Amino acid sequence: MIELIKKLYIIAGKESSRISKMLFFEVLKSVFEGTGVGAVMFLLLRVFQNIFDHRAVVMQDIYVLSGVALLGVSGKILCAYMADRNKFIASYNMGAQNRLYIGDKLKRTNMGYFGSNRLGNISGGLTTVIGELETVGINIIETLFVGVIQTVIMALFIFPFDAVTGIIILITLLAGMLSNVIFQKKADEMTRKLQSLKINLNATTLEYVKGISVIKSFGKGKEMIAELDGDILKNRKGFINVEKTVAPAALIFLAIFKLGVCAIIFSAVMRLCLGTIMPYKAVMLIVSSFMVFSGFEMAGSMQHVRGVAVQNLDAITKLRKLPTIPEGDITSLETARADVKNVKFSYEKQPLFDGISVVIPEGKTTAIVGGSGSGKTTLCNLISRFWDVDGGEILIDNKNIKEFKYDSLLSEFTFVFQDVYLFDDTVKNNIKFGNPDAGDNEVIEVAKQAQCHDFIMKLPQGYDTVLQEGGSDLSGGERQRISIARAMLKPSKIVILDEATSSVDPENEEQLMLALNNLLKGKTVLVIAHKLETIQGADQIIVMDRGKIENVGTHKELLKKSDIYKKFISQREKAIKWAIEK
Ligand SMILES: Nc1ncnc2c1ncn2[C@@H]1O[C@H](COP(=O)(O)OP(=O)(O)OP(=O)(O)O)[C@@H](O)[C@H]1O
Repeated sequence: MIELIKKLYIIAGKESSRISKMLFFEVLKSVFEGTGVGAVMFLLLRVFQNIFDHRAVVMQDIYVLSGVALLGVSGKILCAYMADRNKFIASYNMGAQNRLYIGDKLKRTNMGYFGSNRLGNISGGLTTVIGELETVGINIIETLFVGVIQTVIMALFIFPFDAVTGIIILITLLAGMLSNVIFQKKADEMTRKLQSLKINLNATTLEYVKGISVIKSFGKGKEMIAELDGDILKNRKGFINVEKTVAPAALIFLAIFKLGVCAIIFSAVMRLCLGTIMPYKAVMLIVSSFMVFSGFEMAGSMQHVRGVAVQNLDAITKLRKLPTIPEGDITSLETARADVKNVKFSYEKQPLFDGISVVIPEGKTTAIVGGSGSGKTTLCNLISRFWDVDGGEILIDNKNIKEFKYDSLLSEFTFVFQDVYLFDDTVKNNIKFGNPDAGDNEVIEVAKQAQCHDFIMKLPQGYDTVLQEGGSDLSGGERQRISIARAMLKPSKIVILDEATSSVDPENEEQLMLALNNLLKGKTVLVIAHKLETIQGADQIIVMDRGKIENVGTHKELLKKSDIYKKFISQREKAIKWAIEK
């Protein structure tokens, strides 16, 4: 239990004081409960004593003890309210704060992390695990804590009343704790396995749902369902195994307390028969034996889920400790020139760049061309620090990009990717994502320039139409144009385009290119281009070949000095000719 509470404090952050208040009120609640029960016992004892001795019942005693009992009950109710209030506020605040904290860390995590950790692990952590902590986790911790405290306090109240019973209670408590220690290790091991099975199932389900169109188109439904079924069956087996381990442990735990109750009753009856205690005291001890272990028994019934709470807390702590890339404190840049200097980079053990150097001039358009897998995307990802270089350095504004605050550096980049992601929000907000401070007129202006105003106006609620997740209710070209409008609105100095116009139909493409050119004027543009017009119009072209920078120059220069470029251009021209003839 102490381990659980310690783990809870690690992730509690600002809510630590509320957790402390919750625990404090739980202790106070148990004290009030003990006082109430103790008072009732003394009250009954006096009444029985008087009746037994054929004396009149002293009313003043009854008033005082009734008052104490009332105080105990009212205090208990008040403390229960305060404990619950602090518990609920702390658990939901903690959930939200941990999601935000982990979300923020994910933003500053090296992209390599996402490669080696399935999306399901991360999303499972952020949704299921934190969700479980919010709803059941904190209740488990509270019940375990209350169970132990309540029994200990009850034992303390009974001790002065009858030392023999007090000792029986303490022995029973120790035996219960011992059985707990013996079985807990095994149960924890099982729940750890179960937790990883749950996360795996989460990941497979997510993959299945996300890739449903690909699965269908390749007729792989049966194989994927088989994998999903396999994971579901493993989960079922895992749950049954946990129950098989925990059920006997819970039974032994319960049996110990029932034996404790029997021992109290037995000792009371024995002593009554021996004449060492009065009958009314024996009655009181027998009555109290049914109450004294109730808290601990309740805690025992939670043992099977205690492991889940520990696993959840560990999973959250692990996500909180995500390695983030180190950052500096520069928050702005004057010039947007990028210098790639002798950069070395490998994907895990797969070397890609072995000392490449190139200059991306400020305010100009640089096109990157090269065969598939030559390293175009990787170069852009290194310049924007999605990944960190293994050797050499990348300077922007003559400063190593590692010296910038990561958020500030990223705010100077606008990306237009081939895979467009739109949020489950209105069209207007999707565009405003590029600049939340932009006014409606600015949104409409960029939408017009990105050639999306007309189709937006045809949507049921125009700019206020809520898009389905990922913009799945729009065509690929429409999604891409909205993403271009969004990019246009972002006030950044550097723009990275990854074949941004590939899904735009020919009739809009010319206008879109014009709009893009107008808006990108003066910015440092890095475009991974396959279209001849984009390449020919660029101020500088970088030719990449299998992880090397083969050549750099203008279209005219490269036609003279680069065979790879010449071949690339002639392939493009052939492709266009083939398309026209077709
Ligand atoms: N996340 C990754 N993990 C491991 N290897 C990767 C990763 N991303 C890219 N690679 C490898 O690095 C090499 C360069 O990839 P990159 O995406 O930079 O090439 P590219 O020129 O942009 O290709 P394309 O034109 O096909 O998009 C490829 O061999 C690719 O397999």
